[in-house]
Amino acid sequence: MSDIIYTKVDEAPELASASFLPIIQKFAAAAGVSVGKKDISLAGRILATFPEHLSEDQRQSDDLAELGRLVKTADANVIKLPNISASVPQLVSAIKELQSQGFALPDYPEAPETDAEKAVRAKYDSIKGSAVNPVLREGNSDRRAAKAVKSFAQKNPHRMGDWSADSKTHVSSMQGNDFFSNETSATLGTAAVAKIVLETSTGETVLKDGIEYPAGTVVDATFMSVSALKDFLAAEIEKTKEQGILFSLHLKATMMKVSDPILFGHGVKAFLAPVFDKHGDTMAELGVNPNSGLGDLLERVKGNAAIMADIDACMAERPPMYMVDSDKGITNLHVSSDVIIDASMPALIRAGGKGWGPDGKEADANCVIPDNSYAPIYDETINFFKKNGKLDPATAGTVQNIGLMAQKAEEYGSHPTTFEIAEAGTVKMILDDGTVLHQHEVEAGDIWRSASTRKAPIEDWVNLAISRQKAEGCRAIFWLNEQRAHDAELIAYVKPILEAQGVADKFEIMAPREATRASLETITKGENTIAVSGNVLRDYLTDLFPILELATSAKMLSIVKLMNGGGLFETGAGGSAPKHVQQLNKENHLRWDSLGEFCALGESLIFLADAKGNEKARVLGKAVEVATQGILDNGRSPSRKVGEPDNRDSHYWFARYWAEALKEQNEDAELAAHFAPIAEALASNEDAILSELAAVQGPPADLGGYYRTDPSKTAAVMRPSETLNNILS
Ligand SMILES: NC(=O)C1=CN([C@@H]2O[C@H](COP(=O)(O)OP(=O)(O)OC[C@H]3O[C@@H](n4cnc5c(N)ncnc54)[C@H](OP(=O)(O)O)[C@@H]3O)[C@@H](O)[C@H]2O)C=CC1
Ligand SMILES: O=C(O)CCC(=O)C(=O)O
Ligand SMILES: [Mg+2]
Repeated sequence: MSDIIYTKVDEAPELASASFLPIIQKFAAAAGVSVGKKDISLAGRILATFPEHLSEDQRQSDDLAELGRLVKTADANVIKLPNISASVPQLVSAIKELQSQGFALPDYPEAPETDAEKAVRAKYDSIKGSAVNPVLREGNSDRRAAKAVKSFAQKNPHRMGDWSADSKTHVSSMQGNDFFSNETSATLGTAAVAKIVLETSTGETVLKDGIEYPAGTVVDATFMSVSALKDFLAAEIEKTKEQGILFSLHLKATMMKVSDPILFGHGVKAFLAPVFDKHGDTMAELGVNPNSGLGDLLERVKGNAAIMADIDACMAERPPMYMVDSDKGITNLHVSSDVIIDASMPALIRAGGKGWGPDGKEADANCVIPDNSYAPIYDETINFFKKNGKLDPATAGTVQNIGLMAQKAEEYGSHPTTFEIAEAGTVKMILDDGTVLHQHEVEAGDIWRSASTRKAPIEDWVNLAISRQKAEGCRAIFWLNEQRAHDAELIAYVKPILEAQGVADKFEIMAPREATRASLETITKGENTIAVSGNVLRDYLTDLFPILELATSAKMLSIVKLMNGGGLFETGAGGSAPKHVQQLNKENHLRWDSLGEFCALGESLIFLADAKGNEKARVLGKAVEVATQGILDNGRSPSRKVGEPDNRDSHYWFARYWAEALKEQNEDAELAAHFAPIAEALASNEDAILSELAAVQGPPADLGGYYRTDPSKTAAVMRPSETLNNILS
């Protein structure tokens, strides 16, 4: 096993790796550090799952499973880039591409009937959605802006949209009967094995059996009433129209891969309700599944003039939709993976509460977030800016995050225990000693889910919060609502630990709405605070605050201190930015910013030095920090526009600053001597390298694929400077 594992992913970050990884490998080799690569891309995971359909030479090892084992050991040192958490349309399109490349994969069974089809579907579903992160994240999360990054953002404040007090933008959530209000929670005194059953007038169906919980696990159960959801959505569509603003639905269909695509499907059905009422049967025959979104629906019905006419007539009566891409007519309801709440809500808030309408103009929006568990953070943020005006990134302090995430904590681990209920009845969770831990009366179509959080991760999370608060000395808040069932169980863990360690006075405990307000007040004053939160809030807050403070979450330091002693270093807190690939394809410009990779690399090398006593790795790691500072100080980050320096240029500058820092350090003479000629070659060839990089921009770029690109074509596009390649070879 290599000293450091770098992950092969998808889309923009994977393109960036084609340029950056050779630089890392070259530099690390000088210190005797090996950097290997493991494939967690969507295409790679599909291929690894279906060996029986592939020829010997097409087969691929199951790298995710291997990494899943590695992260449970003290040896783990993994740099994880963001990967696609695929929606069904993304999965289907990746399968099509692989088939076209000669891989005889089975089609995705949309409506599996035979056992064989059901087995294929189950395999594909295991690849879908957030399937990688929960496996690798065997530790809790520490996300923050590195000091250099934060002070750069203060010195170079990004543009923010203005808020006006009379903005009509607001958040709408259900009045009750949602996951939040139906939640029940209990902490298990002893280890238990549970089953989940649905009791109906005709008998009992086992939904899930053999769920093992160690002692001390907090087990929650809840459901969303589908009739309440439908009434809510219908009413919000009407209200949006009356208010003359945009309708926008915000969910997390990737991470909540069972519940949220269903909620999204209800959004599509509600918006096109008259069309579904009239043509429901024909649409079902055409294979329409509303959960796959409006984009898929339109594709399937486009040959039916009557349905198309009724869709047009319905849309004309509806409020305008918030658009993902108004030029291409891609709406909020097209694909569930296009409007992921963590990135989409902050972008709208940063723009002053504006979204893009179908006319290509900015407008206020009704942000529909059905469940109340976490919607209040966005509602409160919007109210705060309406009252106080936009945040000033030049003076704002920072909100760091310590997130409870390990061992599939909370909703993150709820995929196997979420069910769309087939028939009215009672769902019960029953323990092996006969105790009925949870029970709910449900109707057909309701979404019932259970989530669990183990004791060891909770204790690790509280201790991580204590050590981070000690290091920062700033305000620290546990974002827990004593009125919410799950949070009340967590508070029962948190308080005694804080008291036992004598630090109860250093922490506050507040419900998400109050914590949002307190945090915004704190950073407005230029002070800092740590948000100690559960897993979903970790996700939401580490996009929300970075996007307000730094313009993007791509620049975040994201460390996962693995519970068994290893390190997982995530790059940034954002995703894989598909828009960036589209731009590269069109005009050979990659605006992806690798600052997240730079931060993760520095941490990984220093972790290697600490873990393995490798002092050369420490020298390399410290030099990475100097190089990262150089990128910021000298404005070498990629530009968004074609013809200007892009991701590849930033890697050249990074390599140069890194080599210069190694040449100039005096802790390791051997490394200094090794890097002196490299630094000189990089500097003296600056003009040649930059002009070779600039020369390729403008025309389209061919990568030979989207989900599985051709390695030599990708290398040709991402490493176009012969001069630079020669220096690195
Ligand atoms: N950890 C992980 O593995 C994660 C994976 N994802 C996956 O990523 C995909 C896209 O998700 P989405 O919700 O659109 O969120 P993204 O974070 O990918 O994109 C939102 C926007 O953030 C900006 N952005 C993000 N990263 C960078 C970067 N390094 N450099 C410059 N700009 C950046 C881009 O803005 P602009 O277009 O203005 O340049 C982008 O359009 C999905 O498949 C999702 O599942 C999402 C989150 C985390
Ligand atoms: O796991 C996922 O699907 C996305 C995770 C994510 O958005 C994050 O960790 O910030
Ligand atoms: Mg996120």
